[in-house]
Amino acid sequence: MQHNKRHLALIGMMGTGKTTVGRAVSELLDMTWRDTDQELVAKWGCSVAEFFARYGEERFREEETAMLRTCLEEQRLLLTTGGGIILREQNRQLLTQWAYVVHLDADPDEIIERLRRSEEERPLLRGDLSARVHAIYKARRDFYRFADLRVDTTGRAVSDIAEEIVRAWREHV
Ligand SMILES: Nc1ncnc2c1ncn2[C@@H]1O[C@H](COP(=O)(O)OP(=O)(O)O)[C@@H](O)[C@H]1O
Ligand SMILES: O=C(O)C1=C[C@@H](OP(=O)(O)O)[C@@H](O)[C@H](O)C1
Ligand SMILES: [Mg+2]
Repeated sequence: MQHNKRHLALIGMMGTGKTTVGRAVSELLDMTWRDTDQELVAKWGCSVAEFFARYGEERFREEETAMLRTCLEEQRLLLTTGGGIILREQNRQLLTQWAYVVHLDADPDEIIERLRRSEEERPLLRGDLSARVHAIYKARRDFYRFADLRVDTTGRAVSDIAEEIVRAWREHV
């Protein structure tokens, strides 16, 4: 085990499959799984979209950082995150220090197709979905680079992606 990196964390743009792949990885590994968005929804009793509408993005980012800290204090987790968690340097440092970080990536056009079918409401994608995804992808691309491993999920099955992550994690620990 490489010093402090006891958690396995998935980061990546909205629609790259962090939550979906996280569920599959959790079935393959004997690890507790938490998703920062799902933890926040359970804490607030309302959806991410409702929280954004009521309190705005800045409050959401405060809550997200606090939830990240709470999760990282636990013994060992598989942690899936919201796509914007990497915007704060503090979060990037926390993840670097405490987790083996896997960046899920995908071609923006495939991300758009996946998100068109997704039932989850994503407040930052209101309006022209294609234009929003392309703009956010470009603006954030460099923030994901600190990851220990990048996995391109384009055209790949969830089970295949999950197996690659499990193999890499087993080499890490
Ligand atoms: N590898 C994949 N191939 C096809 N569809 C996928 C894949 N990964 C995720 N999806 C679909 O894309 C949508 C977004 O996935 P989700 O796990 O919510 O992404 P994220 O948590 O990164 O935003 C969901 O409808 C999910 O079923
Ligand atoms: O990229 C972002 O800023 C966000 C991504 C969402 O999570 P997913 O990446 O799981 O869709 C959710 O945290 C919120 O809508 C904001
Ligand atoms: Mg998610």
